[in-house]
Amino acid sequence: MNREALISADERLETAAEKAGVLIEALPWLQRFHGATVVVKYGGNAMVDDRLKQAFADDMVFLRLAGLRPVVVHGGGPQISAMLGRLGMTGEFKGGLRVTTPETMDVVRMVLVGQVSRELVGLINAHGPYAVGISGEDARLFTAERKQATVDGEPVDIGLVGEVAAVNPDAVLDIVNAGRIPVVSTVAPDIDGVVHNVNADTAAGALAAALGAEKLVVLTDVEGLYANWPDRSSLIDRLDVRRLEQLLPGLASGMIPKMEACVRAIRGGVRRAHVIDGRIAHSVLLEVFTSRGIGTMVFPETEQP
Ligand SMILES: Nc1ncnc2c1ncn2[C@@H]1O[C@H](COP(=O)(O)OP(=O)(O)O)[C@@H](O)[C@H]1O
Ligand SMILES: CC(=O)N[C@@H](CCC(=O)OP(=O)(O)O)C(=O)O
Repeated sequence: MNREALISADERLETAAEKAGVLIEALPWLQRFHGATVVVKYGGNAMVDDRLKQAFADDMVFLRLAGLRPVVVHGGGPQISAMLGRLGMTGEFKGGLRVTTPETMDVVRMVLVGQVSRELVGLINAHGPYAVGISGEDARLFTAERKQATVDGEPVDIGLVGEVAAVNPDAVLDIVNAGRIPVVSTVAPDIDGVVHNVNADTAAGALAAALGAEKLVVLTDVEGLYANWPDRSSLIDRLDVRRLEQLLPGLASGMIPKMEACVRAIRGGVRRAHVIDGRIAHSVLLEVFTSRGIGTMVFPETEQP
């Protein structure tokens, strides 16, 4: 064999060894998470292009076929803002939450249930009959309670915005137990049937706790939680829930509901909550199936991972 043929044979072996290495690294995680419920929150800011959205959908099917039980909770803040703009309506956020008038609520519901959910369901179902869309209004999944925002320590009225007062996860479990992937939109009626806009992070945290999930994974458009935002050298790799609670009052904008959701999930019995960069294709697989993981991991204060 000439020298070039030998080099390319060596290179082929190296590439094959690398690929096998990646697969075998997943083995302990496949074993550990077999049958585990993983709630994945897909934020609107991480739905930036079609390639990323398809990669996300592929990951959900991969999780399901690898023996996990994925539950998707989707956001859509930028998509709602775009539609409000197209309709000539303005939007405003206070304390990381959208000020929601009854007119805004119509648009929120239309975009989340009628647009974002439909698109994700379609992308997942390109692989087979897996995804089923469901909203907080279906089978009493969520009951909302009107929520106020906190701005400079003061409570502020922000309209039809809901906190999750109760979760009835039965309908989600029906879908999961049938081997399918629920795709949850976060609009929810209050006890009188008035529909509220629930932040998707908030809903994901509450649902993860109600399902007794193994993990909550929140995809966003930054690498994770920064101790001194926007100082990019201050990324927090891991922290326990008590330290996170101490950091909460100092957090800004969209990170508030995200980290509150992680606290709620961990306090509610979820083993791990992760905030990861949804701009990286297949970031969920990297988080679940590699030893290093990515992003910021929150764990119970009683444990050292
Ligand atoms: N401490 C922090 N660490 C990371 N991001 C932060 C922090 N404080 C505020 N942010 C902001 O929060 C944003 C993520 O929240 P949000 O825009 O609501 O995203 P999503 O649509 O994924 O829910 C980041 O893009 C960043 O601008
Ligand atoms: C009350 C509130 O703020 N609701 C959010 C619901 C969508 C959401 O949470 O979307 P992201 O995850 O993409 O931010 C909103 O109206 O934008």
